[in-house]
Amino acid sequence: MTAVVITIDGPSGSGKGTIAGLLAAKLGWNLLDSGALYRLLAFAAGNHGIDLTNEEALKTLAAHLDVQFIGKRIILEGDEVTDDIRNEQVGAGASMVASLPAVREALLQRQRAFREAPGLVADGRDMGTVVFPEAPLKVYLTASAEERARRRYLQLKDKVEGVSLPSLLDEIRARDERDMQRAVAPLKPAPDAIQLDSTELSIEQVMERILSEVASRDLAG
Ligand SMILES: Nc1ncnc2c1ncn2[C@@H]1O[C@H](COP(=O)(O)OP(=O)(O)OP(=O)(O)O)[C@@H](O)[C@H]1O
Ligand SMILES: Nc1ccn([C@H]2C[C@H](O)[C@@H](COP(=O)(O)O)O2)c(=O)n1
Repeated sequence: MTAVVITIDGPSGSGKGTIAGLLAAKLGWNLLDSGALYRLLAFAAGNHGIDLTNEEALKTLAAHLDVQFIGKRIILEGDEVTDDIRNEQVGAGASMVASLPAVREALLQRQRAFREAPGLVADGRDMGTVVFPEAPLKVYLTASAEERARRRYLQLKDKVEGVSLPSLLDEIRARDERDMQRAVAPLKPAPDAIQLDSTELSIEQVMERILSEVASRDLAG
């Protein structure tokens, strides 16, 4: 029997990663942070001097990406990069490489391989529309761009020097535009997704809503 998948898609800063991590821990399931793969590819491209528009070279790099996920640690080509891939610059690079069809194709099987018993919580942009279209519970998590920028600002202000709310808002809007307008696997809700706007909800309230959907579908086993 194949493992059950719950997908959580949505724009940057909507809380996907936080909620997916909490949900996977609560259910005792595996976790796929698909954005990390695109971030790793953009980061590795920088290390290898590959231009972020060079689709052929990026496709080859994606197919051979030497990456290990060890708990919360991410090792790329032997070096720990867990924190290095989390800044907005790498996020913007990830969004650029993610617009290339050959890159998406090269990463597809790698993402599907995360589907293992007892279950998988997968977060990203196209988890419910392309990677796991048969998932029995799909969540599309949003929040206003202003709220997402505010959350990101709170997350970064003590860690990154010179971080500014207006520039974070600009970056979030630019990334939304690129992720939603690209030709291949654009960010959009799957037709059967549950849409949740978390602008006015706490993390606990979002979790409560999703857990009630899990219970009503009897997915937790
Ligand atoms: N409902 C919420 N209320 C308040 N803060 C939240 C909520 N959800 C998430 N956050 C906070 O917002 C920040 C961004 O959340 P998170 O990294 O999970 O977003 P994301 O959608 O995974 O972003 P990205 O796609 O860029 O990785 C974190 O600091 C997180 O704690
Ligand atoms: N399934 C996915 C996941 C991510 N991306 C791209 C688009 C994002 O802007 C970028 C970084 O993702 P994040 O870590 O911020 O979730 O990667 C995608 O196209 N498809």
